[in-house]
Amino acid sequence: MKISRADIIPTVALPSLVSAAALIADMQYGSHAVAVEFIAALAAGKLSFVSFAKKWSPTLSWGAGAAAVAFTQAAITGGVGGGPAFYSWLVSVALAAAARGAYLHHTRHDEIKMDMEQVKLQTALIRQQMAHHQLVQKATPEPAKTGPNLTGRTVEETKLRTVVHELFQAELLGCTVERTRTGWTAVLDLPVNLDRAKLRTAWDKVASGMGVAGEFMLEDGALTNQLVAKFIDGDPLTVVIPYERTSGARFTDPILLGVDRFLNQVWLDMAYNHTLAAGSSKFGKSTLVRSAAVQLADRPDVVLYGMDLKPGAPELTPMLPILQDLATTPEQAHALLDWLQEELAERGEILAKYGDQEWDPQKHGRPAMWIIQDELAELIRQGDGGEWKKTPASKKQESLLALMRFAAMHFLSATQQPSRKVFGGTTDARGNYANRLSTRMNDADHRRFIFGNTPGWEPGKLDQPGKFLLQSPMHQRPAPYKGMWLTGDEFRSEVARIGATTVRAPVGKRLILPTAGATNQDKVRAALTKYGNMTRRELEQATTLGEKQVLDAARALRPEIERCEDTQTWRLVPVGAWEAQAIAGR
Ligand SMILES: Nc1ncnc2c1ncn2[C@@H]1O[C@H](COP(=O)(O)OP(=O)(O)OP(=O)(O)O)[C@@H](O)[C@H]1O
Repeated sequence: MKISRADIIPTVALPSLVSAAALIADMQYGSHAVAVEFIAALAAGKLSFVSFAKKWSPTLSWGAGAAAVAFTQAAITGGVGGGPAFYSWLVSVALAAAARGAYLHHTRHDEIKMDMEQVKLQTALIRQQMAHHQLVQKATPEPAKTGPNLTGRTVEETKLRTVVHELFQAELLGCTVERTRTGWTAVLDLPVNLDRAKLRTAWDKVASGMGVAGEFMLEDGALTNQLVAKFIDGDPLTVVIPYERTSGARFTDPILLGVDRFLNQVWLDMAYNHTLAAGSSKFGKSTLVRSAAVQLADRPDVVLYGMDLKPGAPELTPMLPILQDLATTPEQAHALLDWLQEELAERGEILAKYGDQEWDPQKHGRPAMWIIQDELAELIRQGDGGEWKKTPASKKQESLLALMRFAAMHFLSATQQPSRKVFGGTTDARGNYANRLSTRMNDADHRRFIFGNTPGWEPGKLDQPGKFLLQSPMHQRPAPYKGMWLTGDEFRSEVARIGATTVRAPVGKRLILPTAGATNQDKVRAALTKYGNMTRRELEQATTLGEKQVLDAARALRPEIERCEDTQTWRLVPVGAWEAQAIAGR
């Protein structure tokens, strides 16, 4: 605490003034003045005491205290006269100085307290500002890096970014990598200095730069600057794909063939298109045809016919329970082709009546139809020469192929030798068969006949049974697929299951193929064998015999056949499956 001039003047001057005033007042008023000074001193002292006790303002308290001292001194000065007045002045100076000092100290303490409060406030403010700064820093993203952004979220992304940067000095704008069951797929967003064509052309370099073992498939992305790279790790098609029963309810539902290299299912739309299955022996062609046939037979609006001219019809005989009829000789094959021609003409008339373009079994009343042909080359070899030279089977087949589709009548033809000769001299199969699939097949002419000259279609490269290539309106890429593996047991049990409920087409709307050198009895027996039980009228229609001929043949066949008077039908005896084979709706 420093003593300033401002402190000295009042401390010394005030007692001096008070002493002088007290002496003058005493000279003038004597003991009255002293009494007044004394009372004033008591009052000021009292006020000072109260204000200190009640913590009134320090100025008032100290001021009243000072007044009490001043009046006391005046009272003493006036009361004791000139001599001792000096001592009383001295005492009051000392008291004033002490009071002043105490006041200053007190005031000074308050100042310090205020200073400390201020410092505290300032510290709090600074802390708040620091917290605010930290928050702002956290919320603000890091400033963009200068250099290329090559660090991806996955190893593949980082590699792709790095290789693309090394090869093209370009930085991918985006690179989303997703795992698939057989590898991964990356969607690349290309920058302006790298277009899709450039990247496609140099993809081999990208692939070798990535150092991964497997195959890439490149596709255009949804945006013009996007390229999709699908990586297939190893060969996913080495696995066996078990047969899976499908639940198609209409002939237009696609059938399941197998899987692609991403193990996604591959479906084929067979309605209103013919299908050709080619392939060398022992590479799974028959398995594909069988699995297609059982799926088609399982639909209520489909009927199947068969044509297998190999000796003993080894491929299609096991399918008999799900076939309406099976042609195994050239005569039967011609009869079937002729009947198809008639059926086609009838369907054409029905469609014309309705004014419709395409056959719909639900609307037009007859089922969709597939004629399953095994080894087409045999049909041509046996059905084109001799007595059929003028009306060769290949010509009939060709004309039906061109016209039948709209009537929901389809061929599913299998061959080991797809060639011009087999198809009546046409240069390739593509005009006749919209769906073409092939298992392994080495012959270059055969390959061209099936898939044309477009590069990439190489059935010779298919290295395992069951793998196949497929070209159809929906399948335009030469990607290998793997067919479902339908074992012999599974095939037999599917045929038995479906065969037990296969509804035969109404007699007259289905064919009874001629039996070679047949007598009337043979014809009646063949009709009853194929169709279970029949009325006399139906037997006439089915065998193209007259009423008397049918009755004579039936009588001669007794007891091999018998008549059921309730239903007025004939049947073979004994026939365990008589009821099962009963023609629905009759
Ligand atoms: N989808 C498949 N998955 C695994 N193996 C299959 C598959 N299809 C066929 N195979 C194997 O190939 C063998 C031959 O199959 P399939 O009989 O279907 O061939 P193919 O080409 O029709 O022969 P062929 O013309 O002599 O009848 C089968 O016994 C089986 O071992």
